[in-house]
Amino acid sequence: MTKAAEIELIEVTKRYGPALAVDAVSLKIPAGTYCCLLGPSGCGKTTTLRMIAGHESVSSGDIRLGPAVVTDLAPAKRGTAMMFQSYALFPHLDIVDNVAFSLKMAGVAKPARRGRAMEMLKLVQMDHLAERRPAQLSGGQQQRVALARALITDPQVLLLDEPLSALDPFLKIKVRQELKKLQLQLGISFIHVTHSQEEAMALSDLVVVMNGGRIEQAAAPREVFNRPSTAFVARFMGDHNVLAGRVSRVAEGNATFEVPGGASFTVPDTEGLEAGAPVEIAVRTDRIRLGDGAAPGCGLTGLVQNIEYHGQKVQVALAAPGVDEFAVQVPETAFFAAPLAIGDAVPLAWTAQDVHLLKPSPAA
Ligand SMILES: Nc1ncnc2c1ncn2[C@@H]1O[C@H](COP(=O)(O)OP(=O)(O)OP(=O)(O)O)[C@@H](O)[C@H]1O
Repeated sequence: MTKAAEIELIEVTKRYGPALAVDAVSLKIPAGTYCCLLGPSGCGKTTTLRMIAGHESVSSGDIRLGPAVVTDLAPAKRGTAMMFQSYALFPHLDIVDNVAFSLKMAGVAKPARRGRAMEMLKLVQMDHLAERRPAQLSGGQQQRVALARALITDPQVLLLDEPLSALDPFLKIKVRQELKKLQLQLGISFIHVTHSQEEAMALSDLVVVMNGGRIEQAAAPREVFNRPSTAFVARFMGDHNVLAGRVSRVAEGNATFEVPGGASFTVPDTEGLEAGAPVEIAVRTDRIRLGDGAAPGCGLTGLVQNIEYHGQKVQVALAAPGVDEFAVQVPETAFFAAPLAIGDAVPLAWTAQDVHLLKPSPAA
């Protein structure tokens, strides 16, 4: 039985010539964690995953798995296994032999390796199709085979490179649930690369948001969503308005924040703000009240630019002086009780507790 192990990246850097793909990333992933590396294209998440797998060398820094430093070990010697985005199944081998392949390479005799492969196929509910070839399987089925093939080596950590990206939206949600169930059942860590904040929030114990080769924030999904550390994280996670402005006054645990258009409101001064300092704040789009006679010091007036019906919610986009974009999510019933039209001027209100102060980005 595999023992789950903690994984640690210590100042891990990857350079391709002059380009810095991953920049001194340090991260601890406790044993038995579902971790998603999340970020836009080019942020360095695949390179980070490939360095953990040993498919990419490290320019500097170290990778530790349990007590062992694995930085310079071959992929098969690390205790990790990787499931590739394309599944990379051998078309000429049947499913059992595909799954058994790494045991064949390790010199395990045929009956033993095929027996073990059948156990793995049972684990992913694919034992009934064991005699087929990859081309005779659907995308979702091929993916389960690829999972079985990665798990046959008893890894302490399973690495998944965008495992859901080739699946249709319905299958994506089904396979996502199966991945989570499997991770809980095996008790090992899964490290899963994704572009999708929804996928990361649904699956993860630990979300690692990357930008420009650095970690912007690594925390539980609820923390990342409710307390995004930077404007980048707030925008990438979505459902937040980011406002840039400056502090005009600080008094008794509160500060006054001014946007360039002249509106000002109170923000909680949890970080020791100084008057005159440039600051960015975030306010969740569902925490804003529309059409409320805004309490002084807590709001803006916006002009409705666009209205989108999203089912349970209606998304209203507004323009306000000195504010780039501003969106409000209104529950469906509340919206249609007092509908708005494009061009309406509407007061926007929120409480100071719903204002979250952002820090400068480490990638800046
Ligand atoms: N073999 C390579 N040679 C040169 N540059 C590379 C190489 N591989 C990656 N890069 C660069 O390193 C940076 C990080 O790439 P990486 O693939 O890790 O990003 P990513 O976040 O996984 O993006 P995507 O979501 O598009 O896969 C990018 O700027 C990329 O162009």
